Amino acid sequence: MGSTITLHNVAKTYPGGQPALRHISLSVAASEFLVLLGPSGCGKSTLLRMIAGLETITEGELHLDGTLANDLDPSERDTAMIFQNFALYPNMTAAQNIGFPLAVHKQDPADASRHVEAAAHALGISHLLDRLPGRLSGGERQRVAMGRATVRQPSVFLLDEPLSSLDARLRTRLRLEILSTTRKTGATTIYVTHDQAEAMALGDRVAVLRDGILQQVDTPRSLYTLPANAFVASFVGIPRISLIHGTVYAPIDGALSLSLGAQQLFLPVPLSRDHQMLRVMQGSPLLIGLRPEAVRIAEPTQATPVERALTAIIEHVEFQGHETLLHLSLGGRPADVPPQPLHDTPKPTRSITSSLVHRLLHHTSLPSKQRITADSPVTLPHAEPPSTRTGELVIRAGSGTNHRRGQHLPLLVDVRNLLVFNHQGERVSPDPTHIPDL
Ligand SMILES: Nc1ncnc2c1ncn2[C@@H]1O[C@H](COP(=O)(O)OP(=O)(O)OP(=O)(O)O)[C@@H](O)[C@H]1O
Repeated sequence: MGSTITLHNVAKTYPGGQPALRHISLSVAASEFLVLLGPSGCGKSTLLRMIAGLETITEGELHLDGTLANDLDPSERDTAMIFQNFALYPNMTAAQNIGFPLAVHKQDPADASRHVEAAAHALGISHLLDRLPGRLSGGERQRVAMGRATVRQPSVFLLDEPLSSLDARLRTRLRLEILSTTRKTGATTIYVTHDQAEAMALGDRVAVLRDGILQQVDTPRSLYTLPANAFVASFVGIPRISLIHGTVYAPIDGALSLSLGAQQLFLPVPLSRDHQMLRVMQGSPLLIGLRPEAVRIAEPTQATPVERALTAIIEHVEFQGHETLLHLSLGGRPADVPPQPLHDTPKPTRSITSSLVHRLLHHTSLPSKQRITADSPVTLPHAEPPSTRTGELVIRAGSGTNHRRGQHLPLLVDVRNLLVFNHQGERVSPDPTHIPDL
């Protein structure tokens, strides 16, 4: 059975450096498979090495099975770590490498050799036991490293990008082997990767890190459908979510709409609870997130009650074999993921009175003849200038389709699948991560 791992407000600053990790609080259940996901340099390996005891903890507490472990020696933690380069001893055979942890713990040689053979058998490398690492392929070396990690049946497996040096096909196969090996032993596993597809395929839950700050810990499905912020939304999912600058228009006597620059999406009435929440974002700059599956190519006459029509121009056609990706221009502005707001910095808040004044000003600032209604095209105040970048929306088309650059396309957007973020990148719809001001 695996150990529980709990981090309370853990931070790490290397001597003379910037903080590598800030205020990490995280609980990993016994036997859970947790993936740490994030771009290079975000602190994944540092966190893993602190759990293994290979790096000191600057601040906060680490508990293994409920026991404070900050100052425990690595050998007292019952963890096994697998590194990116496998770190095998080059002068030892595969059998000696696998048996090394048993030799260190002075296990009886006959017992040790039985355990080595059992581990090798489980990993399908019994025929390689006499070979030196230099005469093994990358995949075989990875299996020897797994054998060395599993032979003592540790309570915790810590894997630091164990497959990143292998080719794509081998990676896909070995990640399933890793999953089945860790499941069989029941060990709690923390697996570091910067590959979102690997994270989604493996993790019971995935913890996303950015610049040393934990963004979200959730199941792969929740990360995809309810990302806490624009960074998580754009890190998870292929092709990447399209983020477009937008604004809410909520005239008192008209339909609520989202402007995407030159075009608008009127939200269906009666408004859903999530769309009602958008009313308070009136006038604020927003990022509208569209995943490819929220959009289909079809004429406005085919729209269901939850779909709204847009028109697009094809900027680029990307043939992928099983599908084609279309890069489209809607006449809006593509948005970048906003920079990391530091949670140490207090968030500026608006008082209720100033929020009311702000909203009233915005409601009354539209001259009545410019008020937006569902059926009349309008000129929007402060419309964003059109983008000069290549297409702000990426959607999928079947592999057999024959689309060309410059072609006009009718689109239907399922407005239930819109993801809306505020200018700091926090999700405001659906299900806001914070209740908006007011
Ligand atoms: N020994 C060290 N001394 C000083 N700074 C370090 C040390 N190790 C890592 N860092 C810094 O800490 C930060 C986090 O590094 P870390 O290796 O944990 O990131 P990572 O997410 O694992 O990156 P990668 O995916 O590239 O391995 C980086 O800014 C890195 O430069």
